[in-house]
Amino acid sequence: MALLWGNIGAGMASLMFIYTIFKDHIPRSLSTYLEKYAKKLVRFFSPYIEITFHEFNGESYNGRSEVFTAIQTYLSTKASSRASRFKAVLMMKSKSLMLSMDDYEEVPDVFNGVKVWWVLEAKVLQARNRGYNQDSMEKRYFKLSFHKRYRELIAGSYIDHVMKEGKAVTVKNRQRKLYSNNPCKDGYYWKAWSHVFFEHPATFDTLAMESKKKEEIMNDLKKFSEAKEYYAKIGKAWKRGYLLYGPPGTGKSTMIAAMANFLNYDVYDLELTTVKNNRELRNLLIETSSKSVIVIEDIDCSLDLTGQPSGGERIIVFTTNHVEKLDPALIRRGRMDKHIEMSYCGFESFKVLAKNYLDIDSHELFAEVGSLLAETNMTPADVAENIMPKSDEEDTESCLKNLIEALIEKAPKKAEEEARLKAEKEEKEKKKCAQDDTNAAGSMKENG
Ligand SMILES: Nc1ncnc2c1ncn2[C@@H]1O[C@H](COP(=O)(O)OP(=O)(O)OP(=O)(O)O)[C@@H](O)[C@H]1O
Ligand SMILES: [Mg+2]
Repeated sequence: MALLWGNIGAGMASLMFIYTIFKDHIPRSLSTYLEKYAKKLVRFFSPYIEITFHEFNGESYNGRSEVFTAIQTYLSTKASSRASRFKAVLMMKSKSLMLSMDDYEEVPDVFNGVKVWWVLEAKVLQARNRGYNQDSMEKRYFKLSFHKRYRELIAGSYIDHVMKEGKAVTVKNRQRKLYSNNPCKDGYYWKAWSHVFFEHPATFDTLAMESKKKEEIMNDLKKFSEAKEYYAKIGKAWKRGYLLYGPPGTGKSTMIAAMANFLNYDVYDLELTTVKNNRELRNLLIETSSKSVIVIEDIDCSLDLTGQPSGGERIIVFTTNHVEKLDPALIRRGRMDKHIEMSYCGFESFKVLAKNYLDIDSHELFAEVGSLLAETNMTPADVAENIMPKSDEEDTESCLKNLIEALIEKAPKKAEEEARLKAEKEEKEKKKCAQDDTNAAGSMKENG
């Protein structure tokens, strides 16, 4: 079969060669006719199939095909490693540069062991003569070639795969937004949310927290983001509520930024003090988009926060400094699926901060810092503030010494705080015992 195709190929090549030599001597109408039929002939004998995807087909509001865009994005991830000529394309929505294959550059791809080839081609169409303007127009398209044998695999799963991957890369590269509920005007209409670009550097790597706890949260988020089918199956809205609680400066807001960066979600910062009633709250939630983290900081209000935002893929994060004061109905699991305590800085968290701020993994003063942290309640925010170099003269050692000094100064306060808490607890128990005694005496009287 290969030999036969080889012979046909060689024959066709010879014909094309002869045709090229005599092309100039053949009348134009005849040459167009010959070219058309020669192409048909090649296609008839070729064991390969070609599919084209045009750039403009009127499919979207600006006429640009979404399929073409997804293919282009998908191929940009392949082209960087395989094609030798690139073209840098500025992605308008993400403001980032994307390397894309140059025109007529062939990019091979392999799917389930099957090889396919992509090439970006262009047809130049002569524009109609408009008097002063006689520009020609270029129509670009991607051409996908593969062996006939794999028609079903390619038309079925491969194209689907390209679309999915392409769209996922677009989501990853997009410029994310931080929304706040300050109404703003968009043309004639008022929009409930206004936004700025979301650019927060926090990641789980730089978050000061025990690694085991971090890992657990990351796994939880990942599982959520991949659970579309699961939520559909159980008939629940694809959302998950987190409650972050702990004293000021323990990293609740930092954690929210790390979560959004980890998932590549937008952030909606919902300021409840300006929301008048439940109806307004519902409307705000309805207008949030998918793939977002809705943040409600310092919850201590009477609004109904248990409503379900419409659609899917939303994380709702509540924060509070006083978990003990929250209405139990609000924090019931199911509404806030996961409770995360953000605590004072321990040694493991300190090591993350030392890496972030001083770029060190170890130091001879670490042992002293560790034992002082064990007996002192200092927030990661305060630890960060103390180890941050304040001038060019301050070296690593002096930064760590600043922290040690601050810890020594704070240490008695922890002892005082603990003594106060212990006294409060004892007082409560005493009162409870006294109350029990009174109740017991009362019921004896009634019975007797
Ligand atoms: N766990 C942490 N990991 C890394 N940096 C932290 C952490 N906690 C605090 N910080 C640092 O301290 C600053 C303040 O922390 P953050 O705003 O996240 O605290 P918070 O718990 O949200 O406080 P509040 O209750 O006052 O809102 C942050 O900008 C960050 O630099
Ligand atoms: Mg905060």
